[in-house]
Amino acid sequence: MSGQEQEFDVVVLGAGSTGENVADVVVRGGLSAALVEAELVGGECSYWACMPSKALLRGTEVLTAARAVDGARQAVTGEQDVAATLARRDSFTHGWDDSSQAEWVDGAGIALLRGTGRLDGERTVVVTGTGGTTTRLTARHAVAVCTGSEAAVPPIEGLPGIDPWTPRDATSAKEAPGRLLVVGGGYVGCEMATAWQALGARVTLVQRGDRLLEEMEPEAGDAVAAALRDRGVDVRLRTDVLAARRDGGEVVLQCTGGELRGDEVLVAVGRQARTADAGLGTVGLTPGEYLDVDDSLQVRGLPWLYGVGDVNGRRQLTHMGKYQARQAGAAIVARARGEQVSTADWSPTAATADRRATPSVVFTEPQVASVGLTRARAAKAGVPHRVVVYPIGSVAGASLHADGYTGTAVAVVDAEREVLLGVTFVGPGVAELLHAATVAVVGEVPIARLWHAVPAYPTMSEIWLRLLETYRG
Ligand SMILES: Cc1cc2nc3c(=O)[nH]c(=O)nc-3n(C[C@H](O)[C@H](O)[C@H](O)COP(=O)(O)OP(=O)(O)OC[C@H]3O[C@@H](n4cnc5c(N)ncnc54)[C@H](O)[C@@H]3O)c2cc1C
Ligand SMILES: NC(=O)c1ccc[n+]([C@@H]2O[C@H](COP(=O)([O-])OP(=O)(O)OC[C@H]3O[C@@H](n4cnc5c(N)ncnc54)[C@H](O)[C@@H]3O)[C@@H](O)[C@H]2O)c1
Repeated sequence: MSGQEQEFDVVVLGAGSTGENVADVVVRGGLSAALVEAELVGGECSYWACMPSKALLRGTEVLTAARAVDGARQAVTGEQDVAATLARRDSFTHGWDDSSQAEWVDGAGIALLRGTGRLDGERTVVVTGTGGTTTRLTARHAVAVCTGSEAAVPPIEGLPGIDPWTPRDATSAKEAPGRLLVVGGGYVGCEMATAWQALGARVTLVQRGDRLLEEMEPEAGDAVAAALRDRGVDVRLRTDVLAARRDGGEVVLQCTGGELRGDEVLVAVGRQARTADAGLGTVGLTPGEYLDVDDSLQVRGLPWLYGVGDVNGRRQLTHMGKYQARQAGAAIVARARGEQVSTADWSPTAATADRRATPSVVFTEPQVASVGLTRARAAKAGVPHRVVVYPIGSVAGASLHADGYTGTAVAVVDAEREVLLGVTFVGPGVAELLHAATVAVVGEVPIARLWHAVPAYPTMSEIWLRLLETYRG
């Protein structure tokens, strides 16, 4: 046991994509920073989430795209190589070795401390390293908690006892299970059902609600459910899992509507804050809860403490955690210099896009790319709005992209201000259409001006013109 003490301007707890960026921004702003990590530098996104899941999906996407173009289709004579797909996935996780990311941290002038960090009163973090060594860190200006989230465990009788797959298992598995049961029809459930069905598993997807991807426009969940069924996935909507057990080598889910049997079960029903063991109790907060923060990511009532990324529950996406890191980092630097920090919408120290313009892509086949408000959210917020829907397949660029292209664009327009509140694209290859929509929503570009943003012919972006024409009527 050693009892080292060190002082930094800023202490960042958790070196996921969010924590790395908070530390980088404050160091670039002239402050010193310590970054504390209990597992792998890079966090969920690099090793168990975005990167491995998208690597698993990419080969299937390429094959689907080739098979959708006559002339190319004839060249696709074999099946997807599962071993090569898994090996490519492993190359993206560097075999779950974080040395290259640790090198980046070092090169960025950030002090990396390996171990579990826990708050221990105001501006203090105690790091317990392997072997029980402890280091007490004091932060002159701020502590940023960036400890992320972990899979939520639903209260299903018998579930903990059957050792279900978490999203971590689904993204790092070394082989396809014969039969995979997936509980939860959100981002993870839909993406992993797509991936593992393509890699040889027979997948059953169980969703409690009426639709998959229920927070999105209904066109999204309906299209993804239809495509999954086409690929052989057994999609069960309005189905509750009542109990789980193992029967020999099989997992058995007792559901409304009958029993399901499989070789593995993936539970993907959302996330919970990773704050149970971060010392929250020592500063008057409740362990296990999300951190309640303002738009500068400052924890309400504790001006020296910030909660950034998944841990605040605002938006659980890598790019939004990194955006929050930029805004929070700027706020920390400004406050350290004694400057006033604005949390007004769109200021350099406010994470306004969390509320107004969050982009996301679900990498299923078809893809779902969305930003801003859905029609349901606009209605809930009481914003007078008009909804414009257009089939993407009618656009020349889409018909060239894939034979028989099927997709839908949905735009939600503020009926009084005539600016876009939100846009959703559903269809193959729509991910790259999204940033134009994000710029239009964030910039609050008037519809009258959007007419001057002329899409090149023949690209899928011509969908913009069709949406404008439909809006004009
Ligand atoms: C299967 C899956 C796929 C996803 N795909 C996408 C995608 O394609 N695109 C996208 O934008 N988002 C995706 N996400 C969401 C994305 O992974 C998260 O939003 C992102 O990883 C959050 O980053 P973070 O840094 O806030 O948290 P994390 O990545 O969870 O990092 C937190 C870090 O803190 C460390 N830590 C925790 N407690 C302590 C402690 N007490 N002391 C020291 N260290 C600690 C952890 O070990 C971890 O490294 C996906 C999520 C899942 C589950
Ligand atoms: N491509 C991406 O950007 C991407 C990919 C994966 C995950 N993520 C992030 O990770 C988060 C977590 O993903 P997730 O899929 O775990 O959560 P989610 O919130 O997206 O979806 C969970 C789904 O599970 C359903 N559900 C809840 N309890 C259930 C039960 N007992 N039985 C059956 N269904 C049940 C819910 O109705 C919901 O549809 C996402 O919200 C997203 O922020 C992003």
